[in-house]
Amino acid sequence: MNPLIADLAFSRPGFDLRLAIRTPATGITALIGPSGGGKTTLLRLLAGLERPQAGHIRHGERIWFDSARRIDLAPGRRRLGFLFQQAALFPHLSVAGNIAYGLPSGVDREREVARWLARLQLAGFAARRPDSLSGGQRQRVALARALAPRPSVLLLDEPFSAVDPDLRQSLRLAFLELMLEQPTPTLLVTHDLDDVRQLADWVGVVIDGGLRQFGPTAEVFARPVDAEVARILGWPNLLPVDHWEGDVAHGGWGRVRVAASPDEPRAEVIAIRPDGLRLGDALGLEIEITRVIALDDDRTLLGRLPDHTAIQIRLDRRTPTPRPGSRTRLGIPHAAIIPLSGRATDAEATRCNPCLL
Ligand SMILES: Nc1ncnc2c1ncn2[C@@H]1O[C@H](COP(=O)(O)OP(=O)(O)OP(=O)(O)O)[C@@H](O)[C@H]1O
Repeated sequence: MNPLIADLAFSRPGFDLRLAIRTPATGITALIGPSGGGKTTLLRLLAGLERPQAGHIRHGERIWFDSARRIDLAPGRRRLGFLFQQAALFPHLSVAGNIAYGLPSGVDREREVARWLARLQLAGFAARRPDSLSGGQRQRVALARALAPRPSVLLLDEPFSAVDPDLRQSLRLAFLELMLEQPTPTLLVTHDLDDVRQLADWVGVVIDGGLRQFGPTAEVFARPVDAEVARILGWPNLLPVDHWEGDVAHGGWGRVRVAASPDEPRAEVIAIRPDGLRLGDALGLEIEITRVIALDDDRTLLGRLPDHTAIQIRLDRRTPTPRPGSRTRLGIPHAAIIPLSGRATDAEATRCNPCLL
């Protein structure tokens, strides 16, 4: 297996993409980011469905596109598997016909289709037309159709978003099983952080036509490069910094000492992990508890700081559960803080005034 390497410049009215990416030779790479950032456009460029104005795309030794050398391989010659949001199955073909569609000649089609039907728990559906299937079944057929020709790279654009959440989970598991049996480097565009957490080995964050951050999933979640990426990754606590005094960050919410690295001493935002915070710390931030969410062993507190900034805290087993409405102080250890550049808000999203939580 080979890495997919692309360096692309593409413009359409109102949108510019300038993006270099090297997707690993194995595993699932999730592409996330705000709507309109260019994720789908990137997949379409890689697939050959849109043509970049300049750049190159290489898969191992094979050049798919090179503007300087006037190489532009047709989509069919890139050996890609696709699956887009609404599985576009061929409506006039049966389930079996759809799965067999891209199989190379010389393959025992009947056997291969039967194998895929069994794999995806679709035995008995071979003769059915797509319009007689449920959304989840259609997505399974579409997955089989994309993978049956053994593509060199798989491109998935929100493949699970059109199905109900419970079905989504079983589709994810089905997909992971397929990937174990037939490992295929995959680019997965999604807005669903559960897709990213559960499926992705790597994450690329696409914002404004550029790749803002790329890395192993755990690393990207733990160390977002700026406040916008942190927000996209679901970091709950982003506090705006009004000013710094030495290594102490000040804001309407209070002040906190930050062990900032010398190259980011004047970050505009501090992100606070919800874990490892200390309730009842006499030197901590003032906080009023607004709600306690207790699910199984997991207890999450929602609170607000003096300027009404909302804050989320996950309690460890030893800490007693405080009452909603009570006031206390919140100690924030250095390890829980990451200073970041960028804006903390979305003012609407992180403040609650009046607080309805
Ligand atoms: N067929 C098209 N014709 C013209 N403009 C388009 C077309 N498709 C997308 N765009 C524009 O190109 C930009 C990038 O869109 P793209 O669909 O790649 O973003 P995205 O990150 O995939 O968004 P989303 O998460 O909403 O799917 C946006 O400004 C969008 O409006």
